Amino acid sequence: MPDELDVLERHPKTSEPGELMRPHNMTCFGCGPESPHGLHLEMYAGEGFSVDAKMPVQQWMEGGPGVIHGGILSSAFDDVMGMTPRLIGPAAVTAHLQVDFLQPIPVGKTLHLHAEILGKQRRKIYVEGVAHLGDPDRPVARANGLFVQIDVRAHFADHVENSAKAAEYLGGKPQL
Ligand SMILES: CCCCCCCCCC(=O)SCCNC(=O)CCNC(=O)[C@H](O)C(C)(C)COP(=O)(O)OP(=O)(O)OC[C@H]1O[C@@H](n2cnc3c(N)ncnc32)[C@H](O)[C@@H]1OP(=O)(O)O
Repeated sequence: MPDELDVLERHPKTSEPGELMRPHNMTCFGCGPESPHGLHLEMYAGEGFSVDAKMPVQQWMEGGPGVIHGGILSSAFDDVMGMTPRLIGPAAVTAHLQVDFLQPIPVGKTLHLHAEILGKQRRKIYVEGVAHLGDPDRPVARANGLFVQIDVRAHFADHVENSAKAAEYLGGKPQL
């Protein structure tokens, strides 16, 4: 992370601490309630510049016998960490994501995910994530990511017709 950082301020219209946050997109693999095969994460704004979510580790998420698949864990981090930019302004997309897998994460447990903005420079937002199974002092995974703020309409303009929600988006619904 660079030394010279911008001052962070919560966006006046962002969710209050404890409030459920709006999904990235109704069919987002991470947080979309209408995603047919998604994680269906519900994200809550935290204090400061943080977001929290809980994810029951289900059988279909298995990688090695009885434990979560690393890609599922990475996806969960990506989505929760990717929600933090909303606390300060425009949406951002993942440019870089690094995950440390510290402990096997068993099927049947509930994974607690916490993401927090470490700093921002221009459009770059540096975010860390941590996951535990109920005891915050015993993390089972950590992540670091760089998210780059975008102009949402311009960024998705060439792709929105492929969305499961294309009819709504192209009809001008103001979600994107
Ligand atoms: C409705 C909202 C939806 C939000 C969805 C969030 C879902 C959850 C998160 C995701 O899964 S997002 C999906 C996965 N990510 C992508 O598809 C992003 C694909 N990459 C891109 O579209 C572009 O590379 C990107 C927008 C990230 C950057 O391109 P730009 O042309 O806009 O910016 P530019 O390349 O000028 O980079 C801006 C700054 O970021 C820096 N940067 C960009 N990529 C980097 C990288 N990989 N590593 C380090 N730095 C990077 C770059 O050096 C520069 O730094 P400076 O401000 O210091 O000049």
